[in-house]
Amino acid sequence: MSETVALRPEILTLPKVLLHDHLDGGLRPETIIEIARAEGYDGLPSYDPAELGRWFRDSADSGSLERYLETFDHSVAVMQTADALHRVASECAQDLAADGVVYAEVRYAPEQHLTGGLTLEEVVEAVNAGFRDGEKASGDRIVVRALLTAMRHAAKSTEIAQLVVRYRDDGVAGFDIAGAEAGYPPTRHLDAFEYLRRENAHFTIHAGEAFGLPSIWEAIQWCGAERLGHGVRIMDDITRDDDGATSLGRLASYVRDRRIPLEMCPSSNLQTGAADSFATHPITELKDLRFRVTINTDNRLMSGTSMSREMQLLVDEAGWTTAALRWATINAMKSAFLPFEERLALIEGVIKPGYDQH
Ligand SMILES: O=c1[nH]cnc2c1ncn2[C@H]1C[C@H](O)[C@@H](CO)O1
Ligand SMILES: [Zn+2]
Repeated sequence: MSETVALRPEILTLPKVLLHDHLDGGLRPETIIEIARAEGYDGLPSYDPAELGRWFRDSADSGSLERYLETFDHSVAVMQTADALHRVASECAQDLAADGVVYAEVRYAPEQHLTGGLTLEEVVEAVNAGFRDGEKASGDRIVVRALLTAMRHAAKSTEIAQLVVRYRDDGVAGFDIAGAEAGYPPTRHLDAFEYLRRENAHFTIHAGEAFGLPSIWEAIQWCGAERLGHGVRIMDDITRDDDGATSLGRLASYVRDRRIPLEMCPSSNLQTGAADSFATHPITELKDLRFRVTINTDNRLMSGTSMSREMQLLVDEAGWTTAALRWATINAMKSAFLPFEERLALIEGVIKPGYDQH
């Protein structure tokens, strides 16, 4: 599933926008090993970088979101000090810039980084400083913003939402909930979403990945999500007649009519069982139906992937053209939680000129 793909330079150099990428799902294997050794964490399944990378990919290939999520125990374990968070965030920004990403929203759950004694604020400040460092080290070819995630099985969402508002002018663009979806509907966190709406703050919700339409419906109609993390199961509300004509149910129509962005993550979906192959992944049909589709990595370490790899596989296995990649990239930039003028500047000044060169 996580096959290695020789990336073509013409894909690597395209300007890219990434809205759905987990900080704790994108560490370099060698960094995990170095931090584990330095801090005395002896729980890693391997201390050889290539083998450890393979272990993450193979273990995440589980066919279930719950088992996929178990692999994060090891990455989160080495992200418990300010130095480690700073390093991981800086390397993240540099790796994304090297992949051609010009704007990224990278998410993580501050509540998962407290076992070394940091406060929530210290976690956010260490990650922010790391992103700034990584941007600079990349020659300012990338802009990175953080999304703060609350874990849906836990009870910290209001506290995390307050943290988003506190840091909204300082590197934090929005809020998210993640974790096991079945049994943990987004309405459990309604207080947090209502608070954010009163504060005019932005949020996305992981919905329609491991659970279907009710989760998407709650996320949009009860909670007010601006974007959907994955949302791939919106396909359950789209039917194809014998003569090939498609018809959209009320919810699918609403999502398309309102231009609600879908943060789609093809490789991740193959691993958790939400989709069967790149060739048949719903992202292509949803693109053809003109939903506001975006292309994302989710967890680069667990999927052995990158934006270039996701894009190249869509080209090679699902018939995407460069024009379609450009369309999805502009969709993503329009959907970012960045002020309008900054979005426009990146579209007109970076993305369109970048594509014009291809
Ligand atoms: O695809 C996902 N669905 C739900 N939760 C996820 C996914 N990828 C990562 N997470 C969880 C595990 C991480 O520890 C947490 C914060 O990044 O978010
Ligand atoms: Zn995710």
